Amino acid sequence: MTGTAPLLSMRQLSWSVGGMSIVDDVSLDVAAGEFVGVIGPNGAGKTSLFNLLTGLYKPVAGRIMLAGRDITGLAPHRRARLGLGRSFQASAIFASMTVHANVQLALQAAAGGLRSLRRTSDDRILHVLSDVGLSMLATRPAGLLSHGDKRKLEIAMLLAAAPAVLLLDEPLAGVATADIDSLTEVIADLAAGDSGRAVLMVEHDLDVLLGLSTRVAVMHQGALLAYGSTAEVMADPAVQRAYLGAAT
Ligand SMILES: Nc1ncnc2c1ncn2[C@@H]1O[C@H](COP(=O)(O)OP(=O)(O)OP(=O)(O)O)[C@@H](O)[C@H]1O
Repeated sequence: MTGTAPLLSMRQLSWSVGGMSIVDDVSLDVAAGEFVGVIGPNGAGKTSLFNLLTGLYKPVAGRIMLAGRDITGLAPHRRARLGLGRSFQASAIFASMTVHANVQLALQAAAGGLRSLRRTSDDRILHVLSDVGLSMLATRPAGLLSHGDKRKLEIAMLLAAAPAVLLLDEPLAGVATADIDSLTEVIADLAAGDSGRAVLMVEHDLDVLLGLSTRVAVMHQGALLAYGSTAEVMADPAVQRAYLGAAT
């Protein structure tokens, strides 16, 4: 990394439950424009790390900084307002409403509720729909979309809040093979160009994830085993032993 301060920074982040250490002393810096793949065997602590970042879990030790600000003690909605976005669950989509209306709702929620209703910009909705390739489906009820297109809609809803950091937890899970490529293209663009965004993504499909990532973080038994370029990480004997040799 250059002299620029990291967009997202974790320092000695730890979380345990019932005396069992789940996330163990993780320190990690992510710069704007980076796409970080987070990998590790089942139960390595990847989702727990995301839960710490979004504020669903409270760390037992350590700090989280977003754009230089300490967000460790902030509630999830305050982190979201400051630019930390996590992919919506499928249940956040209103099936009977159109694609356009779903993004409009997300935009209103991000802008602070109904009082902002009239100020909601249609341009912004069209823009995020175009970003995820759903412009042609704007008037379709969301419930009629394919699984892959629902994932794109979730991403559009996330983009409505103009996040600086995006956390994606297995966005390709359950998506039909035929839809994987176009969804992957949408995801690849999220940290690209001058977006100034950073993306962290957990994904079990290693081929896809390594193809997208500028750096890879490997977790094992709650700890950060390695963090570096795909080539560095994959050549690391400890990673090969702990992860690639393990059944996932
Ligand atoms: N709220 C919780 N209460 C108790 N145990 C938990 C909780 N959250 C996570 N764990 C445990 O922490 C460990 C790590 O889980 P986590 O879901 O973070 O792993 P993961 O790397 O995301 O795994 P996977 O790849 O299977 O999704 C698991 O043993 C899990 O059972």
